[in-house]
Amino acid sequence: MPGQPGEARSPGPESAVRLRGLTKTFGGQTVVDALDLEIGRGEFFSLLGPSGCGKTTTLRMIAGFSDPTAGTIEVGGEDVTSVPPHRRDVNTVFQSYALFDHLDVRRNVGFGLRRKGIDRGEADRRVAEALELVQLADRARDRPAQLSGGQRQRVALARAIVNRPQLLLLDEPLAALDLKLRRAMQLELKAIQREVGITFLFVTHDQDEAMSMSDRIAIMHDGLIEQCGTPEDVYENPTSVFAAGFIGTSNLMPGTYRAGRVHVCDGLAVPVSGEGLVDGESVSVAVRPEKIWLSELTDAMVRVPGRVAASSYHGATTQYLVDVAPGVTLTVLEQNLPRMRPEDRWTKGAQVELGWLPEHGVVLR
Ligand SMILES: Nc1ncnc2c1ncn2[C@@H]1O[C@H](COP(=O)(O)OP(=O)(O)OP(=O)(O)O)[C@@H](O)[C@H]1O
Repeated sequence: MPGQPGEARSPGPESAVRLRGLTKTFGGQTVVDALDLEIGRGEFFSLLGPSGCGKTTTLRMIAGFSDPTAGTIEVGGEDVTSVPPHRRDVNTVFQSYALFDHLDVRRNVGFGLRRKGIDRGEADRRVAEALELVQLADRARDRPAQLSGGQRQRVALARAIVNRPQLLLLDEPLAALDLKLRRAMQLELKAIQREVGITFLFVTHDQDEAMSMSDRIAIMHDGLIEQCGTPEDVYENPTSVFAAGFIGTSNLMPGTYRAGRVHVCDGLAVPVSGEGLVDGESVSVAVRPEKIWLSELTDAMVRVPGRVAASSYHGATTQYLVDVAPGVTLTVLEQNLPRMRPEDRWTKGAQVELGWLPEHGVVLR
């Protein structure tokens, strides 16, 4: 289904970014396909999608580094489609820090301010404030080479926010950091964004990253927005098979809808809410692994018998693969609760009954 921007939260007339029919083709290949998108002021918005789906190309057009083939770009209500990059009220943070090695941290951060003709005292004050914000006030006299990867990226961030642009574009800025530092930086980045109130448009292929930081996420696929909404919305209510599979893990059971059930195969017909469906339609039922219960089932649940094909212990959780029909295996994720003993876990070959609440079986066309 094409994007439904603004569905989860309408940015209104005061939008920070408005894209209309934004299109880019390279040698006849359309990599960004008539994108319509509105981002509200102060939003932390992520474009999430696999490599090659057109995220960076979209960002480059908004920054002004690449001309759209068609469509318009507004920033803060102003049409900037033909405005050169340095005249747009937009800054970009890249994956590579792009710092000047021969300048110290303070000068790297203040570089753009001096070029804009801001007087020395005011520039020094703003640089100090930006460095305070990214917690690098004590490293102001260091050269980039003396800093860690995470610290360098914080310098790049300070440089990008020091002149308080309306919009900050971030293209996989944490990709070069190791996992632990990356998680820490995600929290910091979100806190900084809240504090400065600048609209962030963040590009990533990492769903955890997008989920943990964003007010809204647009899932991109082949140059199109598949779905747009809050993290909770896109996770709980995916509207396409691609979206369901790209964010988190989803069990997909393809089948044919008939009389309130999706017939997956002989012996497996899953009751669903049939709203808007017609008999004979090909659909898939998607159920998240953590929404499936293996014990304490209730009458309100959809119940399916199965046989455990594999079980793996992950510390906080145990993951089971359960065969429910020939060729249909569901993944189930169970919390290892304090009261559970090792012998309570199911082992390979066990006959089980799976259950989930009807509303957790999402029907996808
Ligand atoms: N200058 C260019 N000339 C030709 N093709 C290009 C150019 N820039 C990008 N492309 C193509 O456009 C498509 C989208 O690329 P883009 O970099 O926007 O994707 P992406 O979603 O940001 O992926 P990644 O996460 O790998 O950066 C790719 O198929 C890419 O090869």
